[in-house]
Amino acid sequence: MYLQCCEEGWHRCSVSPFLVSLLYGLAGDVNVQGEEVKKLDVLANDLFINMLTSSYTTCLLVSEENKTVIEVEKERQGKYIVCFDPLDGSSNIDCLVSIGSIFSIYRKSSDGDPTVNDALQPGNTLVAAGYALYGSATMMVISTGDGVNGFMLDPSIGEFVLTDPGMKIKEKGKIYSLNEGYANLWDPAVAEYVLGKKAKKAGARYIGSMVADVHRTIKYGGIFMYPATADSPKGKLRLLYECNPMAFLVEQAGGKATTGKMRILDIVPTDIHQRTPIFLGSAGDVQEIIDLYTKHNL
Ligand SMILES: O=P(O)(O)OC[C@H]1O[C@](O)(COP(=O)(O)O)[C@@H](O)[C@@H]1O
Ligand SMILES: [Mg+2]
Ligand SMILES: [Mg+2]
Repeated sequence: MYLQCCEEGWHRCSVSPFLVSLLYGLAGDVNVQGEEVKKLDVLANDLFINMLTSSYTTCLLVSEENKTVIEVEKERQGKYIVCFDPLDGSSNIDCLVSIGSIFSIYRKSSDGDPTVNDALQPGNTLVAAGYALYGSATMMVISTGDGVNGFMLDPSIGEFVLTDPGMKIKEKGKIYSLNEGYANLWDPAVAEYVLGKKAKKAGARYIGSMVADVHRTIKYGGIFMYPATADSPKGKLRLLYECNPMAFLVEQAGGKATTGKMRILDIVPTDIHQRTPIFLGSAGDVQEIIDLYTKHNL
């Protein structure tokens, strides 16, 4: 049963819950990361792969949901490599909290057939990156290395309209964002940093969808953190399709992105699914955590 609004007002319709069952819940698989895959993860991944392989512009794809790289068939190959998180924030799907998609684009670095090494380029060679956020509106935020632009979907015309040209992050913000449930597992630099934020009565916000937490950080300023913890020394977020694209966008908007010890975009990847701790956002806020890593000699 569902409610439908018509000229006479709301009434109940007896339709099969087919659509709802198609979009929500578990797909029944566990992905390469050992995480439960949701139906929307699978649907989004299939859409990304189909669109990218039929665009004639890509030769190699890296997806969060696929264990190995996907080589595009020869006749359809182009010169770009795309790394993507087809659906970010999967744990928020069933409770209808904002989720999104994240991608980064590299140019093929060698002649001949594409190999996994073409996907293992540091973020400082990216040609473009972006995300789509499915929130109170649908928005695409993109950079091709010359600033950041935001486009809102206008459903009445089915087009993305440039609403946020030249997005810039404030030098300092008033919000800090991380999962405080892991406080007992933080290193001393993160623990001291968060204590300092509380002492200054900074606002705490954490959505649990990186794409939404980063978008808020770009719009309002502040810092987003997913640090290492005692049981996950590399943190949780993946370099190729979460950290690099977001670091690229944040830097292009005038902010900073670091592991605490080095610039995210300078990490040379060795594995397509490798993880890294990350701190990104307002340059002044991120510099404070870098200073604490130096102080604690970490
Ligand atoms: O629940 P935690 O440990 O705070 O993790 C939240 C993080 O996990 C993620 O959901 C991981 O991304 P996926 O949903 O694509 O696996 C991020 O979006 C988010 O920042
Ligand atoms: Mg993700
Ligand atoms: Mg995902």
